[in-house]
Amino acid sequence: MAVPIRIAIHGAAGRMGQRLVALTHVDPELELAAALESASSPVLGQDAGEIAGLGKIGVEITTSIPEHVDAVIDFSVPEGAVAIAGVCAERQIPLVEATTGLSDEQRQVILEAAQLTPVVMAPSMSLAVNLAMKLVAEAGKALKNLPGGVDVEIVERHHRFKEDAPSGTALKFGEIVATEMGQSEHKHGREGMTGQRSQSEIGYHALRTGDNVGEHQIIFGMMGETLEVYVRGHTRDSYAYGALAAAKFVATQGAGLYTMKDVLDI
Ligand SMILES: NC(=O)C1=CN([C@@H]2O[C@H](COP(=O)(O)OP(=O)(O)OC[C@H]3O[C@@H](n4cnc5c(N)ncnc54)[C@H](OP(=O)(O)O)[C@@H]3O)[C@@H](O)[C@H]2O)C=CC1
Ligand SMILES: O=C(O)C1=N[C@H](C(=O)O)C[C@H](O)C1
Repeated sequence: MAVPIRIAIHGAAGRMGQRLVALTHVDPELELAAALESASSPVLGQDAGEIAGLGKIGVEITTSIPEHVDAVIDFSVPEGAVAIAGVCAERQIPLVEATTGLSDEQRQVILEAAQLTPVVMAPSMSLAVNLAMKLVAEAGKALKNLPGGVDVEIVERHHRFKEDAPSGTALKFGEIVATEMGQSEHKHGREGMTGQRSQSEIGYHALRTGDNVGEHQIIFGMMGETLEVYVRGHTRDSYAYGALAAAKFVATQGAGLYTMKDVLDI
């Protein structure tokens, strides 16, 4: 049997981190080499499996990446993403970067790391979301010059604990639409006497309710009809499986920036 790929998970005690610990543990192609959290984490020293609801697996939550690791997966916070990208760049460890809400400066740090080590970066690791991105690009291309005009609005729904808005995925959908159709204005919500809607804008609406793991609705409103692309996560495993596929992919690449298109070959 082939030697398993050794994975370190950064943000291992979080909502995504726990699912990654669980799915890595049962994947014969993978080995959980490290479960990482920040130095101020209250769960340092605890067993990562116990936190993920698996029982003891013999991997303690720690702060540093051990010697032999084939890929790091980061689902943490923007500051954590920047810190782990620096370590991966310095030690030339392949990185899967999934954290959203990064500022332009923080994103730049990840891009610089990709000059030294392979990095897969994507706001959504889900197969369905990445396929929806292709469909949205196609729709934008086809509708670009429609005589009656097209209004594009993006609605996203997530759990009440989410800290960034709109979601990284919604922003990516907006970027794809703007690239195809040329809208220059990104408008976040509407209130008051806004005046008539301009077609040079893309509207974003971020809903936060309960334990929703993520839904995105991209609406192309026309005169006489509406096209909607709707993608809905049922469980966080839709992202976790994508992240593990990305880790297997990135572990064998040379330095550079990759996306889920590369991983999923779509
Ligand atoms: N690309 C994708 O497919 C997806 C991306 N995401 C993104 O992943 C990120 C994490 O999401 P989620 O798991 O729900 O969030 P959680 O808050 O549940 O998990 C984040 C984890 O990171 C830890 N953490 C906080 N600060 C640091 C740090 N400086 N260094 C290392 N670890 C740290 C947190 O610890 P503590 O609680 O002690 O602060 C927590 O355990 C978000 O940005 C989210 O948008 C989520 C799902 C899919
Ligand atoms: O925080 C989340 O949960 C999610 N975040 C990502 C985003 O901001 O796009 C991806 C997914 O929608 C879940």
